[in-house]
Amino acid sequence: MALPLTALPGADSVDDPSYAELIAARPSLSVDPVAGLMLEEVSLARIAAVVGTPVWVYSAGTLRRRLASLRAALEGAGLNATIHYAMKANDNLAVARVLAAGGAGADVVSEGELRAARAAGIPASAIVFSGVGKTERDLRLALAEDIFQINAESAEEIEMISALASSLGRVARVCLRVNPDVDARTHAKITTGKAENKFGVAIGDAPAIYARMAALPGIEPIGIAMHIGSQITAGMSAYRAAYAKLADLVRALRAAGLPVSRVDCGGGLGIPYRDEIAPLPEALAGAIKATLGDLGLPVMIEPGRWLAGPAGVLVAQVILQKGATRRFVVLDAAMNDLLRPAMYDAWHGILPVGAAALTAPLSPADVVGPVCETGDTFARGRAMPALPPGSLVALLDAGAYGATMSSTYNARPLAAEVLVDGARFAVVRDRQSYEDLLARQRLPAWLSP
Ligand SMILES: Cc1ncc(COP(=O)(O)O)c(C=O)c1O
Ligand SMILES: N[C@@H](CCCC[NH3+])C(=O)O
Repeated sequence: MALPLTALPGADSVDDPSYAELIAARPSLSVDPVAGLMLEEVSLARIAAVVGTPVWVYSAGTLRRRLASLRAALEGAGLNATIHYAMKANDNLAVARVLAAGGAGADVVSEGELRAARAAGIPASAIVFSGVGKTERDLRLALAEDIFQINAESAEEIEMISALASSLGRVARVCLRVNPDVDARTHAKITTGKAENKFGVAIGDAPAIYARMAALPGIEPIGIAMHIGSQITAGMSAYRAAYAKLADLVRALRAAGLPVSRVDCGGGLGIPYRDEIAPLPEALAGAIKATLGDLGLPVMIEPGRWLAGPAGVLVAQVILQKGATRRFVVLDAAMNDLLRPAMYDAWHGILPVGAAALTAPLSPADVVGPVCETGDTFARGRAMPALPPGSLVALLDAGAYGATMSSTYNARPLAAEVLVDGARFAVVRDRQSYEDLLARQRLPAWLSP
């Protein structure tokens, strides 16, 4: 029986959501009065005991539920749409497999992601290759696998694709990614659709480049792609502005007699990490329908964070608490594991895992990692209970851009990954060993001891 959330302490600091609010907003989380914080039907403390910490834990149910609700929103708006999961958010094979089994294709940006998508069972016919700098090797593999679509981002790349495809006797299906010069009002480091961002071709240049595409051998121009940024929470106006430009461009291309058979309308829906009001998939579907619906074309979307972010937590153990005047809770997870707070000043909910700690009195603490950088700080002045050494905490919404952005900085091995599915759990990536960490290094003969 789950513990009623009213048993948890109230609002934990002036602005932050309370523990009860954080849990209530995340359907895969609950509190067992004995086992503490649960993900689906599995105790996070049990996973930590079996697998060790830090450990990424993903909820298969959340992935399935979110994919289904996104699809329902698109279908509800009457759109003929396909969903291509952006592997960069989380390229774990088990995560991609759950989404593939639910009918998602993939959006990849490298040979590694293409290989991961295929290894997860995503058919080549459902894979899109995006990215501002695909290497010849990337493109060779994309052509050899005969993936569904390549999104080209420059006139120069189009010449490369044409030459390569022709030399291989293949025809590449290519969408041209245009940059609509629209401000999605997200973090400056993850906006992708402003003129000063490196992505796509200027929308004014698109008609000439598209016409060139149609004239080149080895290329079948199939449509237009657009992406305006990630973690978009500022409503639908930027999407509408961008998609209206996209629709105008498609009409102009058609008027010029050029074939356009699909549109790829990117721009990553945001998720509430703290208490942001993020637009719902229905709003996105409605914006697509309103602006692009009368073109009568199939549409594609490439969500990463919205599908995977809320499905994951990072479970860490407290190494120690220090400080008489300012309390620091030092975890065994660090910025090398979850980079988002250090890189974007991102806010992630942090919950104690133990049942007693979840209902204990709170006081402010800085929650930090052990890496030798001041930026290795997950939260400042966060209301936390007393957390003696060995206590566990869960950093929330870590399913996207968590493990994929990890490094081994400070010679810290990559953490293990676990998938929970109902009452089952399985390790889906082993923790990196210290032997692995050193395995690819060599001392030159003249330095050998
Ligand atoms: C082309 C493209 N597709 C998909 C994504 C995934 O974005 P998100 O994780 O916000 O859904 C991005 C990231 O911004 C992107 O640039
Ligand atoms: N890594 C970013 C998102 C980048 C989106 C990539 N197109 C984040 O964690 O918020």
